[in-house]
Amino acid sequence: MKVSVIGATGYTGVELVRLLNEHPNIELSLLTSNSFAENKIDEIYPHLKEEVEIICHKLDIEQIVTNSEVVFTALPHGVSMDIVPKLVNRGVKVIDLSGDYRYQTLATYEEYYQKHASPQLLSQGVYGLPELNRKKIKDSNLVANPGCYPTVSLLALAPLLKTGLIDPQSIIIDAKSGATGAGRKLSLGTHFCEVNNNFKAYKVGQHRHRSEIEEKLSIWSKQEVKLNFTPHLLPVKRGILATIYADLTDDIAELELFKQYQNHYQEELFVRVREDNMPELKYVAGSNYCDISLKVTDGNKVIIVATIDNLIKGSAGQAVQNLNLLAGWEEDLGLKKVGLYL
Ligand SMILES: NC(=O)C1=CN([C@@H]2O[C@H](COP(=O)(O)OP(=O)(O)OC[C@H]3O[C@@H](n4cnc5c(N)ncnc54)[C@H](OP(=O)(O)O)[C@@H]3O)[C@@H](O)[C@H]2O)C=CC1
Ligand SMILES: CC(=O)N[C@@H](CCC(=O)OP(=O)(O)O)C(=O)O
Repeated sequence: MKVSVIGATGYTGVELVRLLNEHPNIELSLLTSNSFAENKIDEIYPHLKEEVEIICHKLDIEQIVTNSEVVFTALPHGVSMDIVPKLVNRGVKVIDLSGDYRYQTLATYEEYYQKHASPQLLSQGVYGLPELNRKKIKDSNLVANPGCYPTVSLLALAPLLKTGLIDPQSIIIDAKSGATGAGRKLSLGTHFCEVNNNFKAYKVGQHRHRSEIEEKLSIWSKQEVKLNFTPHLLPVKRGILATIYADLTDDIAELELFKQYQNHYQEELFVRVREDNMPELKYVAGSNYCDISLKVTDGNKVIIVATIDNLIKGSAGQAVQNLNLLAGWEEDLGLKKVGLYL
């Protein structure tokens, strides 16, 4: 299958290039770049030398449509919404990594992001969290890959929320991300001297991912959910660890809760429920796994700890998992990777 990557020079874009290059059913067709047009991808990212030597071009919709069955748009939000309709309307399937098509409610998107340029496509966008939305993804022509914080938070909460075992209004998500989460573009906040040997909360109480998580939890629990969500920036490159607090609706033994998670995820290839260890970034970095563990305190409070690699399960890996679903292939094709412990 011929696939193209728009925005191949960003961190998620280059991770897609790496994963797709190793995917047995994929031919990498076109790569696009805004600032590095006419450079070979291995000149921009020298680790790709002798592996991928494709020239990056300025975006040409006609060329992309002619040469691709599926297109990944790894673009900033606000940019995707101008480009995606031009592909979808021409019959090309799109997996969009931005926030532009993740919401069901336009007003929420516009409150947290900006005015939407193609709101008519929101209803076509299928939320690309395979573990919770597999059937719809298979039949869609526009997959909205979830945000990195929402991926880890929703996977961690689904088994308890969907069974009514936690009070949806009691949720507190305390999440920490590595700096690649902010992308490759330069900014003072992710400058080495600002991030290294430091640790900080940011966008406290107002991060846009709070609204994405709230929307999905509200749909599942059939009530308007409001939660506390605080992201933090860690002085590491990859990985997100979320520590989530919630009130149980009854006194439930820890073992029972583990059973709930194991039942919920027993068929899942990329979710590991860990009774052995609390999740650590080291266990998932470089892999498409989400690791989850928990602890019950005082009989009626639960603390859930979950991790992902933001560039794999949090973006590019999940996007490839969605491609496998769209194409009707095994879901872990090209993704069977043990992480990088060191
Ligand atoms: N980083 C992460 O962990 C995650 C990111 N995401 C989302 O994925 C998307 C990509 O993120 P990320 O890879 O980190 O971002 P980067 O900033 O690293 O890369 C952005 C890419 O988009 C291209 N681009 C930027 N502006 C334009 C434009 N106006 N027209 C065409 N191309 C443009 C850039 O091209 P060039 O540099 O060549 O100019 C680059 O290839 C974003 O929406 C992000 O929110 C989602 C989950 C996790
Ligand atoms: C560390 C860091 O800056 N992380 C990013 C999240 C990246 C991501 O997943 O966001 P979207 O796909 O929704 O853009 C942030 O907080 O904005």
